[in-house]
Amino acid sequence: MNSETRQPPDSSRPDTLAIRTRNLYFRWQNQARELAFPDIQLTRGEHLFLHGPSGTGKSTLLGLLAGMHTPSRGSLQLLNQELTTMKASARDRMRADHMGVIFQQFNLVPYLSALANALLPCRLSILRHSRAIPSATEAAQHLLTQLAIPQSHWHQGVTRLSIGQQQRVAAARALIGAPEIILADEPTSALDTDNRDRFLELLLKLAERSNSSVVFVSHDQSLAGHFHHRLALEVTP
Ligand SMILES: Nc1ncnc2c1ncn2[C@@H]1O[C@H](COP(=O)(O)OP(=O)(O)OP(=O)(O)O)[C@@H](O)[C@H]1O
Repeated sequence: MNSETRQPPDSSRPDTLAIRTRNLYFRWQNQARELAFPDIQLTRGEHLFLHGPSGTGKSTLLGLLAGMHTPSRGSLQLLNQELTTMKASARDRMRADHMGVIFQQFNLVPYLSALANALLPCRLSILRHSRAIPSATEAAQHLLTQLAIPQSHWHQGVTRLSIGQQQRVAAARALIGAPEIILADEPTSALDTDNRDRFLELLLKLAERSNSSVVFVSHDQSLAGHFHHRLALEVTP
């Protein structure tokens, strides 16, 4: 079976692993050093806290999990499907259908409103659209409400929102349509302690409602207690 004819993952099965990696390595172009990653095994609904010194490859690992880079060696399964043998187009589809991603800089579309940003995954994925109930717009509005974005801001250009609000819009975009996997790369680094804790609790609470697994990168180890598992990346010799 080639990557274009794969069956969609049946993530409703109780034994579904959200993420399973084995002996994963990656080398950036023109870099002598190959990054080596510890194995990860995460059952659906479990959350992982990923930390380690700067330059150890945390963002690179999230990029691999998101299917944005191809490992040089090793196995990477998401929802029991091997990503390393998929074509780029199939990995893109996997990401659109099954993953929510929150970057450090949020990567919101600056000329779209908060609501339109939150709705984007439903425009890119029929599956996410079908899972956003009762409708995509109502699901987006519900998430924005839960994430404390005032209704008066929903139709405003997203750049007019505060950093904390933009970050919560990015969370709404990641959560809409109940993706099985949420990848978050230091999304709390721009926040003060109170807002950081509130944001994390909300993100995990909303993720739990859809039985999503969260992989969360942060330097702030005081957050680790919120997660089922923690993993430290170390400097590769
Ligand atoms: N686009 C790139 N091209 C070449 N090398 C890269 C690229 N991105 C990252 N690297 C290299 O890969 C290594 C790991 O970088 P990465 O950003 O994944 O680390 P990190 O642990 O997320 O760091 P930080 O905590 O500072 O964000 C570093 O040595 C870095 O220089």
